[in-house]
Amino acid sequence: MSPCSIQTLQPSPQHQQQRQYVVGYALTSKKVKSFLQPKLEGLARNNGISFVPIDHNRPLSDQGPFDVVLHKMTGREWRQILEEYRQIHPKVLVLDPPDAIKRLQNRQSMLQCVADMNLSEFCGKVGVPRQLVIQRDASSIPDFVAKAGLRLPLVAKPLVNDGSAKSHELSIAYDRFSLQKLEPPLVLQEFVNHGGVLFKVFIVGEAIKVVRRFSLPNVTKRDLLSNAGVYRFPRVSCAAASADDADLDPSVAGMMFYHVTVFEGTQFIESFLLGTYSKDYPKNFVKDWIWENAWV
Ligand SMILES: Nc1ncnc2c1ncn2[C@@H]1O[C@H](COP(=O)(O)OP(=O)(O)OP(=O)(O)O)[C@@H](O)[C@H]1O
Ligand SMILES: O=P(O)(O)O[C@H]1[C@H](O)[C@H](O)[C@H](OP(=O)(O)O)[C@@H](OP(=O)(O)O)[C@@H]1O
Repeated sequence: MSPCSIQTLQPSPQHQQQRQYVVGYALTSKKVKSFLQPKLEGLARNNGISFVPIDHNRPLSDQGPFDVVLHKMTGREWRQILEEYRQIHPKVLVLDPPDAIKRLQNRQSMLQCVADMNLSEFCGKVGVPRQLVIQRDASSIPDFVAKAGLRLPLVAKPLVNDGSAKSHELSIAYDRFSLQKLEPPLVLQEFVNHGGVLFKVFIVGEAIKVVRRFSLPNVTKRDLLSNAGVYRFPRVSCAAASADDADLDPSVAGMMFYHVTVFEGTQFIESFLLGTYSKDYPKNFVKDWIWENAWV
């Protein structure tokens, strides 16, 4: 670590007059590790913002005072603690209040807002993969899939999307009968070939960040004929799978628009469709949109 580590940096004079904000956070240790990087804490400190861990062994109201509560916790008890805290401290900004994100923690309801969008096909179309929710009884999955007319292969995803490791345990199924091995409740989505590249869009207010990531490769008819069974696959499109600087075949370089964590989705979608969105990626990548996590 260089002698002038980020911790020794003093806020510059103009910052010293700055209003100080305190963010109380309730995150899993994994999330703290991935999110609260020293660089972020240093940048925040230089802008008058400090992050303070919330102690789950003490009443939340005895802690702080906080200007913002940042959390990524679930569970009835925590929801109740947070709701009671919000009643007592209405001026504290609680990010992701439980009721506001409930529909995002279900892989069916999170897509409903996109499926319901009636956006004109301007320079692309917006859609979601054809999918089927299986609440229980794995033995009847093959019949349900046949009746729904879903095309193989299928991507199987836990219905609950609460940020737990289990909620990211995805599988790909090459034949219907192997589907009986799956563990409901789950969503079965038709696999959409997209050239092995997808875009993730992160939006908070006016701030938009588009990143390109490697994804699952296309599944050919030959793959389908030569594969059978259900296979768990790892997390393929996380930060380490960046394709931003990859030299991609032009036919692939923007084929599919996929995973959107959008806090103000409709404006974002319309700006893309209307061609008014001025960002790095060529408009033509707005060719075949599949929305999985459009967080509106
Ligand atoms: N219907 C689909 N067709 C093709 N590929 C898909 C489909 N659904 C998911 N994938 C692939 O699986 C990856 C993970 O899917 P998804 O984003 O739904 O799960 P997740 O657990 O929320 O992912 P993340 O690890 O990015 O949070 C996607 O990045 C994509 O590569
Ligand atoms: O592409 P990245 O790695 O940023 O994907 C994120 C994803 O957008 C979500 O933020 C995940 O958070 P959860 O929904 O809480 O799981 C991140 O998962 P994490 O377990 O790595 O925090 C993904 O990395």
